[in-house]
Amino acid sequence: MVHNLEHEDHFFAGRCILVNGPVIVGAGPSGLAVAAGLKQQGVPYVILDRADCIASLWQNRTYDRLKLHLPKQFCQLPYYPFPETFPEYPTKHQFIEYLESYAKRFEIGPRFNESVMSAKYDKTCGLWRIKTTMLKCPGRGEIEYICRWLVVATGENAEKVVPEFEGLEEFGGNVMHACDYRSGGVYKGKRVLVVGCGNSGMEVSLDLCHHDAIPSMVVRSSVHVLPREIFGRSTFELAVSMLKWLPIWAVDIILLASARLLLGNIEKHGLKRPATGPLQLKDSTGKTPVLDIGALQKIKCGEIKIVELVNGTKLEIDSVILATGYCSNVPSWLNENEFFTREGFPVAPFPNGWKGKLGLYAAGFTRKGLSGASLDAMRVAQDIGKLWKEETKQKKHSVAVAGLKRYKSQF
Ligand SMILES: Cc1cc2nc3c(=O)[nH]c(=O)nc-3n(C[C@H](O)[C@H](O)[C@H](O)COP(=O)(O)OP(=O)(O)OC[C@H]3O[C@@H](n4cnc5c(N)ncnc54)[C@H](O)[C@@H]3O)c2cc1C
Ligand SMILES: NC(=O)C1=CN([C@@H]2O[C@H](COP(=O)(O)OP(=O)(O)OC[C@H]3O[C@@H](n4cnc5c(N)ncnc54)[C@H](OP(=O)(O)O)[C@@H]3O)[C@@H](O)[C@H]2O)C=CC1
Ligand SMILES: O=C(O)C(=O)Cc1c[nH]c2ccccc12
Repeated sequence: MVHNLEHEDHFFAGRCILVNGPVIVGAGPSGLAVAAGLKQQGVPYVILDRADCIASLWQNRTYDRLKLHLPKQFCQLPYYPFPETFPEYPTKHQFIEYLESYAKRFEIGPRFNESVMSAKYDKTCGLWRIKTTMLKCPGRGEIEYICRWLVVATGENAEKVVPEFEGLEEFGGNVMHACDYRSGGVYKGKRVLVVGCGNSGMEVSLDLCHHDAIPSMVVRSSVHVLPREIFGRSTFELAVSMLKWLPIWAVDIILLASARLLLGNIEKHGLKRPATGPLQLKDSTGKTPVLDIGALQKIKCGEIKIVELVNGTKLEIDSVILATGYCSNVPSWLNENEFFTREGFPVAPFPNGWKGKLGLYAAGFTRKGLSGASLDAMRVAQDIGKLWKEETKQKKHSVAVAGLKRYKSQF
């Protein structure tokens, strides 16, 4: 029984909420951009996040010194540009400030502390059923949302990857994932093993150097390191311009030649390059090339040591930081096996991975950073807006027809 009409856009029925529009899961940049697009079209929605704030990846799971590593024009969300005063590479605090004002500007009010535990399409009623649990009171605060459209915006970095290592249990020191690292201040004079050499591993190692710690970085396989800028222009921006004229493999050759010229032979320092070029590798596997902001110099002068872990290696270390990456969590809660892979990414490659069947959508799984997320979000919001208007008009029409019939039957 519907006994409490809390808001004109969604009806409460006990612990069950009927949403007249989509439910968006995730209030990071992707979810916020979808919400803004819907707001502009007057489409009601509910946006849920397990955290207690917007953009929790940026607010709760990144280190202090982080800056965007792509130039600002590739990182802003749709409909609302960065302030002109922002530098070329905004700091994480500036980015968060921007996202907060974005949410305010489009009046986005997420329902926080609600973790989506399951979502499935109910064929009998043709609607999605999304169950959440209130993280602050697990077990007691369970809610079910029912809606026509479901937007998955939980991101490519939803969960940390924590590998198991032999000997880690006996290790008496501190072990943490890079998402819990804030600053190297507490590691002064300590020997720190950084596992992983992606952008996180490189930047954490560099931050450790800045705080007079002694970092060693584990390289398991291979990595592309590119300068962040080539002759004063952003490498990423150059690559985007070149891709308008040249095939991706040719752009990769140019990038690698420039990297060789500016950075020298990185293999000399123990950093093997993958056989596939940096952009092709990013597209096919999602592995992001390192855009160097100074770690390479520290590797060259030995302040960051490169180590290869082979069986039997013994290392004297005080702490371990696992910069071992992230994964999607979609398979853990979405009951669906057509649109998403087992790794939790849309099956269809970019730019076709935003729309599934039966009202299912995804934003932010393009492996193209924030600019890919923005593109997805605009497409999702426009498509849902169109459908929502058609269906609401239809409903209004059928209400009108029913009214007319009632009117006629009086005579
Ligand atoms: C350290 C770091 C730096 C980066 N820098 C850049 C950069 O400079 N430029 C760039 O273009 N990209 C960058 N990226 C890529 C990054 O993916 C995007 O910046 C961006 O955060 C993606 O937004 P999103 O909304 O898709 O995902 P997220 O920001 O991860 O947001 C997803 C949200 O979903 C919520 N959520 C997850 N699971 C559930 C659930 N089951 N129930 C409810 N809520 C849930 C999370 O709490 C989170 O708030 C960076 C990534 C990292 C990790
Ligand atoms: N300034 C910025 O804007 C920053 C951006 N980022 C972005 O965040 C995203 C995540 O980056 P990041 O956290 O670096 O993750 P990545 O997935 O890019 O890198 C993970 C690293 O950990 C290694 N690894 C994983 N498992 C193991 C294991 N069991 N043993 C040894 N090594 C292992 C990987 O090696 P292998 O290659 O062999 O699998 C790889 O070197 C990226 O998109 C990145 O660009 C991150 C930091 C800063
Ligand atoms: O920083 C990230 O994680 C990104 O995904 C940004 C990004 C998208 N495409 C790229 C290609 C080369 C370097 C960074 C990126």
